[in-house]
Amino acid sequence: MFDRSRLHRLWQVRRSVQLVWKSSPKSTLIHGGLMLVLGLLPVAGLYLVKLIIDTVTAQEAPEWESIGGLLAAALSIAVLTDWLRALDAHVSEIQSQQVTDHVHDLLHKQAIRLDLGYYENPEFQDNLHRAQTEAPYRPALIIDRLISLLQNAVSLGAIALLLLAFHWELTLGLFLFMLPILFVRMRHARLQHRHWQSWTARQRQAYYLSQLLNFQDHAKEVRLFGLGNHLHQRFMDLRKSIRQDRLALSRDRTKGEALTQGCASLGVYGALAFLAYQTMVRAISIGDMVVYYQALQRGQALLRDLFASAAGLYENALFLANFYDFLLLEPRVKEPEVPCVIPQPLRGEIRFECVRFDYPHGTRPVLKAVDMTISAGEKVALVGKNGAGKTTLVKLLCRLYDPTEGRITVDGIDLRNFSSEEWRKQIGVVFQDFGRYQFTVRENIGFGDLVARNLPGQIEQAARLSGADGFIAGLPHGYDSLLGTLFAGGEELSIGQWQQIAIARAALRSAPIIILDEPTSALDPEAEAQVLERFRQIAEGRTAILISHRLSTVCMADRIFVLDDGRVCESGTHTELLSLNGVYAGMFHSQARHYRTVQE
Ligand SMILES: Nc1ncnc2c1ncn2[C@@H]1O[C@H](COP(=O)(O)OP(=O)(O)OP(=O)(O)O)[C@@H](O)[C@H]1O
Repeated sequence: MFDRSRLHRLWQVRRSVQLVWKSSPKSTLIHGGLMLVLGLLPVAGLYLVKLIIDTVTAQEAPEWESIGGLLAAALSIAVLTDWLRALDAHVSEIQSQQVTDHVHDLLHKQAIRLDLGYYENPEFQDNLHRAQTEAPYRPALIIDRLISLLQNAVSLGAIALLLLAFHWELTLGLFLFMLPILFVRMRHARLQHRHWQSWTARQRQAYYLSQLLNFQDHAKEVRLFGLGNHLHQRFMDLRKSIRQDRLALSRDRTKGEALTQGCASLGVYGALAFLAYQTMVRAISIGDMVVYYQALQRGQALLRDLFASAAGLYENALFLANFYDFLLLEPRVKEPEVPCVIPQPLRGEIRFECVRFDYPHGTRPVLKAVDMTISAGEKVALVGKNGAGKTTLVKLLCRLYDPTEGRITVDGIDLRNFSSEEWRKQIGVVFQDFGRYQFTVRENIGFGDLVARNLPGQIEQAARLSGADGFIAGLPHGYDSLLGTLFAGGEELSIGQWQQIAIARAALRSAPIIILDEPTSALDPEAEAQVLERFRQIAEGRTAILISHRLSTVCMADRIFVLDDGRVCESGTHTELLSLNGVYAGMFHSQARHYRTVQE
């Protein structure tokens, strides 16, 4: 029956060949050439052995000179084989390094292209893990298998000619005795791939547990709550279940191999018995017997290698399926065919029109119908309970997702009409979970704008705006101090100081829209007051959105939007919202009550 999936796997072999060829044409060519020569040399060696034996046994008193030349030729072939093998190992290393780098290049480019939604999906994470672990080395293996398939086929062809000329039934019989090996290996490749698919989730969990135990991020809590042994036990349980599966598979393979190899040995020794008989009845010479037997043995080894190459080819094609699937994924945030040019200067009027949003794997809408207009240059604050959807709203504005329904416009143009990359250049954001890059201070701030970072004084100016300049001056190498504890010589900062670096990063970008999501949550009151003072400065001439739970912080905004139940339920100035006596007033009074209680 026509099997589409097998055809698909053949297609993957072709893609792998193209991929390897593209990444390393020269070394692939040399590697292929060497493998072919290495495939032919053993046959030449074998033929010389036959000549030597025939010479030795044919003459009454053979002259040493008559076999000296043959011995020298056999020695040369053996030495040449060793040299070429060593050279081939080196070329193969070059090729595999080039392929690995090329695959990493493809993986990273695709990872950058895909949107955030994918990364929040466990199934995608499983596929990504499979692609990352298998793809860097499997395409080169496919080439290896293909070449050795070819090499073995050439050697085998030459030996088969020799054997077929002698006794074709014997040759066919030997082949049939070997055939089960191919079936067992193909079956094992299929089973291994199927099991591997089911291991991925457990492997990722085990890796995560290992990270919890080994990485700095959780080191405090793991010790404080005494989680070490508990997490370690969970890790060991997972490893045990994976190990048991692997061993079951290995047992299955061992049984199959034992049976099929036994069958193959039966074939070879049956053939030896036949050769011995033929020699005893003088149907063939002793030289013939030695050469045919050697040819049979070598033929058997070559056939075994040929089957191993075929099964390996099949296995690698199966394992690469995930990688090619990963490369075929299309971002869900679609780019317009002809993107609108972003108006320059962008005024920065933002409008949410009846925006509904459900996370791709969420169970309920996070935003139900958000209508909100932020005028150009306005400084607004967004408040609401935990989980009200404030950060989600910002993610939509940054086009990390597109709304499920409704639209978001800037200066009257739907965001979906812009190239998302160009659009994001118009926004400077500090998220709650901002990045803490284990690089220098200069790089940490410079990541905010890869062009502006090279202009003199820009990084220092951004640091002044965020208030980070004070502690940076106290660091041993100032702006060139390495941050974090991951690499030698790094300086660890407090969370609040990291937050100031993140604000400087956003300030460096001269974007017309600036968004600060909980920018002062980790700052001490003095630093918070300074940041807020500077917020107006940073936001000068830009549209600014500030998200905060500290209502003392948001009251300085031109307008406050209150999010509740997936909608904007109130908006106005601090005073207007207080007099409304609604959700905002309730939140404000409960915070004020808390401070009063603390004072008393
Ligand atoms: N990646 C995600 N997938 C599915 N649901 C999500 C995802 N991120 C957030 N949510 C859900 O969306 C809702 C809104 O989250 P969001 O982070 O926008 O709230 P928030 O108002 O910023 O909260 P907070 O004040 O605690 O920061 C939450 O109920 C959360 O569980």
